[in-house]
Amino acid sequence: MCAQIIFLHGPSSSGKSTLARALQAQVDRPFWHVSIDHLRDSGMIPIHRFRAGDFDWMQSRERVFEGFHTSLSAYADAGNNLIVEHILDQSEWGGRLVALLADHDVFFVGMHCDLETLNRREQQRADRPVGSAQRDFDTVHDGRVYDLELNGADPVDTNVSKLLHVWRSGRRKSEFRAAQLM
Ligand SMILES: Nc1ncnc2c1ncn2[C@@H]1O[C@H](COP(=O)(O)OP(=O)(O)OP(=O)(O)O)[C@@H](O)[C@H]1O
Repeated sequence: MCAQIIFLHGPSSSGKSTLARALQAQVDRPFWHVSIDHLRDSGMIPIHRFRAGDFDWMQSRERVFEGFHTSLSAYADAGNNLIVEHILDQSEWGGRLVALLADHDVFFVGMHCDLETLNRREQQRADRPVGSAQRDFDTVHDGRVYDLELNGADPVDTNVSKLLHVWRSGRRKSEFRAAQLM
């Protein structure tokens, strides 16, 4: 069954979670909001033990993310619509997700945001390692091909309207669509 997937991609603090929550509240059908943050913050992943040094995060990281990526296709294969917010930290993760989600209608959204705003938000929220936004800002959009690009500094309602308008048009041109046509 073909599911609808709205994939928000951009640096830490660009506003992905905020937009995902607003979208989920306004869109006209049920969508799950899925993020690795939910696994981490719910305690599903024993992040405190990794942080305490009991376990080696670098040894586990790849299988944690491979599990997360394959879970997305399992949810979608069962017919669930997803709003995914994610940062493609490793270049190979993009290709992996393109393959895993090939049977679904993926709408890939690039979230941009100026560095000053990102840094200010990161400082205010104080729940991300300092420098996360700067690190992502430098590389996160390299080589990516999106269906839509948004400015995460714009009001969230403006971005919800823009996103839903283009998503509903059915126009797809991102790397997810290009791979399906090959
Ligand atoms: N459009 C907006 N206008 C004003 N503030 C915003 C907007 N979007 C997000 N914020 C604020 O910026 C901070 C980071 O937002 P959010 O958690 O949505 O970012 P994120 O991209 O999901 O970050 P991460 O990848 O680190 O989880 C929050 O404090 C949020 O309230």
